[in-house]
Amino acid sequence: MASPPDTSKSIKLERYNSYIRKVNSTKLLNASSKLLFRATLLVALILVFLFTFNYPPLGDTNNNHHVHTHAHFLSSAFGGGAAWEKQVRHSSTPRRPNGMSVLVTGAVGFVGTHCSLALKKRGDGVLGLDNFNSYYDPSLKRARQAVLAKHQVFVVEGDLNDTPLLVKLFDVVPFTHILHLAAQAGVRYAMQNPQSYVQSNIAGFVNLLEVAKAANPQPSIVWASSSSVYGLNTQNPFSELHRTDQPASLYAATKKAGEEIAHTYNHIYGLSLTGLRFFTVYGPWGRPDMAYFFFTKDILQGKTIDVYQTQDGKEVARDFTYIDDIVKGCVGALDTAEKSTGSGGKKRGPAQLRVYNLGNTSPVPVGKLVSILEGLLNTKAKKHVIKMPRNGDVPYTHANVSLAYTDFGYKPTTDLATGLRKFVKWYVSYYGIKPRVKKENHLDNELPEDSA
Ligand SMILES: O=C(O)[C@H]1O[C@H](OP(=O)(O)OP(=O)(O)OC[C@H]2O[C@@H](n3ccc(=O)[nH]c3=O)[C@H](O)[C@@H]2O)[C@H](O)[C@@H](O)[C@H]1O
Repeated sequence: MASPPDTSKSIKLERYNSYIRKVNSTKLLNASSKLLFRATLLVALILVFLFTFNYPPLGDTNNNHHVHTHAHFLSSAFGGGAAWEKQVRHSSTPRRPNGMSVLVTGAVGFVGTHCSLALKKRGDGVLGLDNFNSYYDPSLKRARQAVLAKHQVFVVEGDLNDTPLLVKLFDVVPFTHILHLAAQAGVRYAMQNPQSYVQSNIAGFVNLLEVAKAANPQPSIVWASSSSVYGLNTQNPFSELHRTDQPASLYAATKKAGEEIAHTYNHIYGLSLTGLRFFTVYGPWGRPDMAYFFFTKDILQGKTIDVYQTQDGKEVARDFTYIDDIVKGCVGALDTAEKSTGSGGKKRGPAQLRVYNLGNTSPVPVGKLVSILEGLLNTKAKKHVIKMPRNGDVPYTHANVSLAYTDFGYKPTTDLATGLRKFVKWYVSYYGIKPRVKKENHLDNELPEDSA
């Protein structure tokens, strides 16, 4: 027969266990209250730090220049405050009946400056946002800011990834539109600083869309995609119907990702979104990292320039598009953008989703670009013709713009020679260069080009 279980032993064991549990839970309680205390202390310290140093931004589109951007940010922008809010409101208020109130991101960028001026001049309200990063000479951005200030366009210094700042701007102003041009640009630089593309073109864009979808009213959004999304596409001229799933650079991939992200926000939240695929935009106040700009500089300084050709020895060509044509395209897209349909972060109905090519419809070989510059500068270039490095470049771009023409009358009117002449006129005036310019170019008889 089996003996009955020894309950006295098991009762003792149970008591012992419960004693141990108690001790442990007291220890745990002590440990967790210590942890809680430490965490609270840490949070308090962080808060003291933030308030003492007045609100550093959360993000910066250029990893290499945190200190630089923060310094600018601290010195001016989001102190909040009544005076700051007044400037923000004043700048964003339209001066014509039914005018728009547009938040322009990347406002002191090349396209951003020209578009901001064009909108302001016709009576729309324009507020700029820019982080003034040092991807290229920030003094050029400062000079553009001065032109904007002259025309009563206020530029807030801040980053796309700074959620509280964006929320604050939408609290102060019921923007009807966003013209989103802030981005990490440049095809070849993506191999040097890949993270900056992810931070601006993907994380920054998503952050902006998050704030826009939650805003009441939701704004309509027009934003800059890129011809580079066509990547390895071989069909010509490039149409919006062609495939764009073979990007040749990380830059292109982030712009294509932007188009897909736009689809999602349109689908879920009813945001009205229009992506514009810009084709190699050039002109006065342009970007110093682009070939036409640094070719001009190098030719004038007697330096050798690299002129690319394809692996099989053919010339590379671009559908260079003049800035004034691009501005007309941006304004046309804004004017035909339908309202977003959501409110309070909820979709109320289907909303507009569009993508357009904005190009010149006339590709020009880089060799021809150089010879036009040689003529305008009256200087022979020292050319070093080399095979295009395998760094994200594509050999050829050519836009079909019939969709933009049908929907908002987009029709480029400036050929490369005419546009470059205007660029060179601005360049020599801006940099104070005494040009060895032929009389027949009449460059020296004209007023400096100070705005669009
Ligand atoms: O349409 C776009 O979406 C993109 O346009 C622009 O890219 P790209 O068309 O590549 O312009 P850009 O660098 O000026 O090179 C021009 C030509 O010069 C050739 N090139 C370049 C450098 C050099 O040293 N030599 C040379 O021959 C080069 O092979 C090319 O054929 C914008 O920068 C980009 O931000 C994006 O907006």
